[in-house]
Formats: sequence, C-alpha cells, structure tokens
Amino acid sequence: MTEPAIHVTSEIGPLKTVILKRPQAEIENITPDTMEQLLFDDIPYLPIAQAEHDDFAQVLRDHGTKVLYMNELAAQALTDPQIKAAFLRQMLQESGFNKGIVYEQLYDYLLNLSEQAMVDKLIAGVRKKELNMEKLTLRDLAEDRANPFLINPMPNSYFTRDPAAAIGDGLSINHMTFAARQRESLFMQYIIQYNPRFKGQNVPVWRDRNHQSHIEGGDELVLSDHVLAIGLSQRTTASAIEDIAGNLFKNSAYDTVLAISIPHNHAMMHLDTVFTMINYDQFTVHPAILNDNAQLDIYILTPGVNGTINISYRNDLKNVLKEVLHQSSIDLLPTGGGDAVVAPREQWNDGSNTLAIAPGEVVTYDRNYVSNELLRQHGIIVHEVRSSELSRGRGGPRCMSMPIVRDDL
Ligand SMILES: NC(=[NH2+])NCCC[C@H](N)C(=O)O
Repeated sequence: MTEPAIHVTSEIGPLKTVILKRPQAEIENITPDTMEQLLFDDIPYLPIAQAEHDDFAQVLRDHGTKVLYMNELAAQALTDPQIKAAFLRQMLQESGFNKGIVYEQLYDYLLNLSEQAMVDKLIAGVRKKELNMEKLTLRDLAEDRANPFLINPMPNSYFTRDPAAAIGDGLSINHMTFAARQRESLFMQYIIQYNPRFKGQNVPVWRDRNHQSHIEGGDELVLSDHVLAIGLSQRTTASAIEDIAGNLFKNSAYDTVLAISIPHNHAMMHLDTVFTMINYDQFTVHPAILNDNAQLDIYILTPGVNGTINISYRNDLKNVLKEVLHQSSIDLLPTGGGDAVVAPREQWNDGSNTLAIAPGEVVTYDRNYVSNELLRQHGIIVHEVRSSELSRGRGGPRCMSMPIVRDDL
C-alpha cells in the first residue's frame, strides 16, 4: 500500500514519516549582534548540534519512522528550471531584493548553483563579500553597513514544526510572526506544489501563507480526527485561529477547535512549549500556564449555522479534555514535577516539548531528567536524546519535527 501524502489524525498515532532539517551553515552565521533578532539565546556549536540532531533522527528511524529532510525535499521540487527561477525570485523578493544591481548579482550567483546548493545557500545566508561587487547601493553602503549579510541566515529552519503543520489530510502553510522566520514557509509551499512526492496529490491547504494574521505549527496540536487545540500565543492570533477553524469546519472532518490562551513571551512562545499530548489520556503541562485553581482560558470553537462559528468559554482544562476526547480521566504531568525551580528550568530547555512516536512513547531531551523521570513513573516509554547544543535554539523534539504521516489510532 502506498503511503498517503499527508495524514495526521492525532499527536500520538505511530509516527510513520517526518520532515526534519539538519542544522548546517546557518547556525554558524549567528552572531551576538543578531542572536536576539534571530530568536536564539546563544550560538550552538555546530558539530555537536549536528551530532545531536543525527542522534535524534536515528532514534526515530530505529522506531520505524521514515525521515525526510526539508532542504532535500525543497531541492527535489526545483528541478524544473522555470520553477527554480520563480522560487528564487520570490525568495529574493521576500529577502528584500526585487530589482537593481544587487538583485541581479544575487540572482545570477544563486541561479548558477545546483538546486541543492541554492536551497542550502539561501538557508545559510549570503555574505556581501561572496559577491565581489564593484558597486554597492546606498542601502548596502550606508543604511545596512554593519550587516555582513545581504541575505540573512535562517537558523530556525531546524524547527520544522512551525512553518507548516499537517492536519488530517491537509496542511496549514503558515504566515509566521517574526521576519527572522517568515521566509521559511516558502519552502513548504514549493514542496507541496512541486516535489514529486506531493505533486498532483491535491493536498488541501487549510490556510496558506498569504495572510496578515499569523499562526505557527508549534501552536497547532492535533488531538484527534476531529479535535484540534491551537495556542492563542505570542505567535498565533485569534483571527488566524478563527480563519483556519472556519475552513476546517467547512472542508474537513474537524468540528472542534480548543483555542488555549497562554502567556505571550519567548520562553512559552508556542502551546507545544507548555502542553503536549503523550497518550490517549496523558499530557505534559507547564504549571505556569495554570492559575492557582489549575485553570486557564479556553475558547471552544464549533460550527454554527450558515458557516458561522460558535464560541463557548471554559477554564477547566481537565474536564474539557475529558469531554472532547471521551476519556474517563485525564493525567496532567507537570513539567519538572511542578517544583518552583525545576519546572521553569526544565521548561526553558523544552522539558514539556515531547514528540510522541506512539501512544505512551515519546522522544525528549536528556537534560530534563526530572520531567523524564516523572513521565516514566506514569508509565510512559521515554527515549532521551542529547541536547546540549540543540536546546540553545529554544526548541525540543516536537519543534524539531514535522510529522506528515501517522497511523490512525
Ligand atoms: N514549536 C516550537 N516550540 N518551536 C520553537 C521555535 C524556536 C525558535 N527559536 C523560535 O523562536 O521561533
């Protein structure tokens, strides 16, 4: 039986195929001056980051998951010279160049590379000194003088979770929040249209990247074949949630969206940094998202009459999950055991950001040993991966993976 192009009806169904991106030269193009703008808190040491990432990929393969690499899929989508050129023009435009001498030089330089080299170069970034330009524009001479790059690197591309998300048999291809990441979703748009694996498969796009309001995959959790949870967060706006919900209600089996409000800050940028599903009835939760009564704001969206959306308010997470997932009880596992020091420390290093590869079986970072131990005490099988460098980008195993095929439950 051939595998479907996209099929994800839960967060926990046996993981069949996943898209990753191995960290490459883009990581070495982070400097202390650009770190914050690039959404990093430190500069990872690349050889170790790569070894850790290879280790992560191998754990997935060892458990029956096929690993595809985003940059390779992108290169395979660009074998037609016209498509390659169109992609490059759009990428240059989104990088701030659409005409003039620098645009032309960049265009020639990049188009002459192989598809793979061009994709990798765009992700890595292009330095001014690479072009040997005799003439610079006023912008490059004066305004942008301190920046050694013409095209900024995309070091967050190893967090494949965020630019796009698989929901049911379709995708959301995301308009992302910060300039540092907005170009990343263009790769997925071309992959879905032109990569031989997806081309002609009519993969529905529930929401594309041509929007003003933003949404990111770290906020999009597929709880079942008809229920989603979407974080109302620093990265995902209420109007984007309503927009994708409306389209899913009309065109898919999804009939319930839980919009879960979380603090708007860097440590908790996405819902999956504070809440992930690990089994039919078990979830990780960072205690800081709950108030003293273990409550938080949840807005339940369901289809109304004539394409409208009904919204009801709740604040009892456990009961809501019990109801929508038809479970008799729900086990919420606090990050770091809920300890006042361990919980924020381990959450900072993505202790809640688990990737389920089957019900009750997850991949996590080794450094979050208190959270990992708690998961084991609650019967979860935990595969730990090394995390000293990868964690410096503020993302864990769930952020570093984009599942595209899972078995149904
Ligand atoms: N799904 C996630 N939690 N992704 C984490 C992404 C981290 C990345 N540095 C960013 O700020 O965008």
